[in-house]
Amino acid sequence: MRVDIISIFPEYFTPLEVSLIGKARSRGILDIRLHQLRDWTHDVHRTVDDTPYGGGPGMVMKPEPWAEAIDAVIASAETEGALPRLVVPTPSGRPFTQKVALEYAREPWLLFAPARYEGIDARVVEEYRERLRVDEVSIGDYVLAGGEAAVLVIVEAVARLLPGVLGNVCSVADDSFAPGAMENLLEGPVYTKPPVWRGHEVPPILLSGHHAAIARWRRDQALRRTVERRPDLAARLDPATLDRRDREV
Ligand SMILES: Nc1cc(-c2ccc3ccn(Cc4ccc(CN5CCCCC5)cc4)c3c2)n[nH]1
Repeated sequence: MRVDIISIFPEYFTPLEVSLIGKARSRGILDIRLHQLRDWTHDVHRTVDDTPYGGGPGMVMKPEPWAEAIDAVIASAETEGALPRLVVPTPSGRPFTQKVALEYAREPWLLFAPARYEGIDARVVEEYRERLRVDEVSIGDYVLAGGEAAVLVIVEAVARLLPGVLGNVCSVADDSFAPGAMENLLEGPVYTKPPVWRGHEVPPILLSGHHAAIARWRRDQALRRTVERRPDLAARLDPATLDRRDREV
């Protein structure tokens, strides 16, 4: 997968050089390219923002530098044999969920446009919707200072789904929110050695070796946690699943 990121803070993406993603890049699974938006300005101050039409707080990012930067990146579409999916983080976007992460993990090329200030002139998205699949996505109902942190979140959530990135593939299938058995269920508690730590014992079932009973216990813990912490997800569960939890107490 090729990933291009255009930003006025390319140094924000240094974390993508370490750990799982760093390894995936060195193994050629991920090809991440960073671009400084200001390289597509033509004034001495390398200006990327201006005052908002209609008034209001803050500044808005000018359309010209973004369009020149995006055009430069997609110019290599010939060699890529396809155009990228343009992902624009914004508080007003569609929710970025595990389902969207799985969608993105199937894409050969993602182009991220993390903005700053109050966002990008809306005509940029308007312009590229004619040529690219454009997604305006939100990573949560809170307001960041810019889109860079959202890109780090999205790239990490997507990269771990790529074959060969995580050592143990089945752990992806057991993720919270992963389609199938765990969909709409939170992770339960996890434990490792020592068996007793500061007087806290590991639940004996986990040391029993009874794998079917352990699987049932884990699912019950996940159900309990989901009902307690995420009633919105619990509401989507099959009533039979919820009912089973009570019976197995
Ligand atoms: N999930 C999530 C993604 C983001 C995100 C993503 C990208 C950018 C780029 C800039 N910001 C900061 C920002 C954005 C919007 C406002 C609201 N403002 C009201 C007046 C009219 C204009 C808009 C304020 C500041 C960003 C924030 N935050 N949270």
